[in-house]
Amino acid sequence: MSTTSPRSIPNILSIAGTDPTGGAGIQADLKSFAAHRGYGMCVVTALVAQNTRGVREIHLPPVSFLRAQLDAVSDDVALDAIKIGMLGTEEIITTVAEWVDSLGHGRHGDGEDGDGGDAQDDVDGSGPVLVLDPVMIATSGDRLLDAAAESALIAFLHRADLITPNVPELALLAGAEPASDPTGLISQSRAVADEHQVVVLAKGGHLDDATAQEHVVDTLVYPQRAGVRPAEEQFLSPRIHTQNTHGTGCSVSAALATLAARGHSWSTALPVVKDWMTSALQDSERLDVGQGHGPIQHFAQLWD
Ligand SMILES: Nc1ncnc2c1ncn2[C@@H]1O[C@H](COP(=O)(O)OP(=O)(O)OP(=O)(O)O)[C@@H](O)[C@H]1O
Ligand SMILES: Cc1ncc(CO)c(N)n1
Repeated sequence: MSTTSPRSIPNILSIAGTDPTGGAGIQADLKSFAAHRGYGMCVVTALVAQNTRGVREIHLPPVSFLRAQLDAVSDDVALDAIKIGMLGTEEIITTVAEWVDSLGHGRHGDGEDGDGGDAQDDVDGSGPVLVLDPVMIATSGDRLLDAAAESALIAFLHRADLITPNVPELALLAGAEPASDPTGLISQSRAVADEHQVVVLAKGGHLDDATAQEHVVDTLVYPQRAGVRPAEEQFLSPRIHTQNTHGTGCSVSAALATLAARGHSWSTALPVVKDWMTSALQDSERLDVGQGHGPIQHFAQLWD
């Protein structure tokens, strides 16, 4: 495992939509970066009128202004990691893709050196680490990506080092029905990982199989490459029985981006992030925010 940045506090950029109630999107990402000791920055793709009960309206600023925001950051700040969340439209996806390509990003953590070792041991790459949370559907069930954008998002996947779909998002990416258990999640992840040559973290928060009342299973699936052993790793944590799950996905991908920028591999970062998520979900009961799916308490481990 190598450190990707000489900076003791890495610079992490979120490219995502907003949540004015602070639980998801950019607001969640910034809290998650800070909770994991990163310096957080953000570029807004979409202004979303939403709360803990659902999405009401979405306003998309012109893509020329999105590109201006992206350039303003990258012209001035050396980036260690980028976390991409809600993109919204095909035009937005193309704009972000062109900007990412202009950075000369080389991928991390997928075994590109072809040394025949475990894929998860390799984290070297060039440019910032890129984590893509393929946000398509909110916890409330509302769609956050228009249908025309789905194929553009699929074409974007190969640029990422890690993608973090939930159960319905993985099904959309794999062109299948939503998986009902961890085995189904692994086989859909394997298809997506191999086709797009990207590491997949399949999040099991939405599963409802026999063990799902007790545990949440998240699985890392590494792409099959010449000379590199394909690998899958499962990570269990206790299921916390709470309504306050708004923004868990955003927060996890932001946390992983920060830890990767601090030199973690995906397999060393994920247990740290899952322990943190367990305490953030447990401590969410101390918050009193909204009447629907409330936010997690990002700073549970700091505010004991
Ligand atoms: N009730 C829970 N108890 C423990 N961990 C959970 C729970 N719900 C979600 N998680 C964890 O949070 C992360 C996000 O999982 P989930 O599958 O819910 O993603 P998501 O649907 O993208 O989230 P969201 O759309 O709410 O932001 C995963 O790492 C998962 O293990
Ligand atoms: C802006 C935004 N991104 C992601 C999600 C998914 O939780 C959400 N509700 N809102």
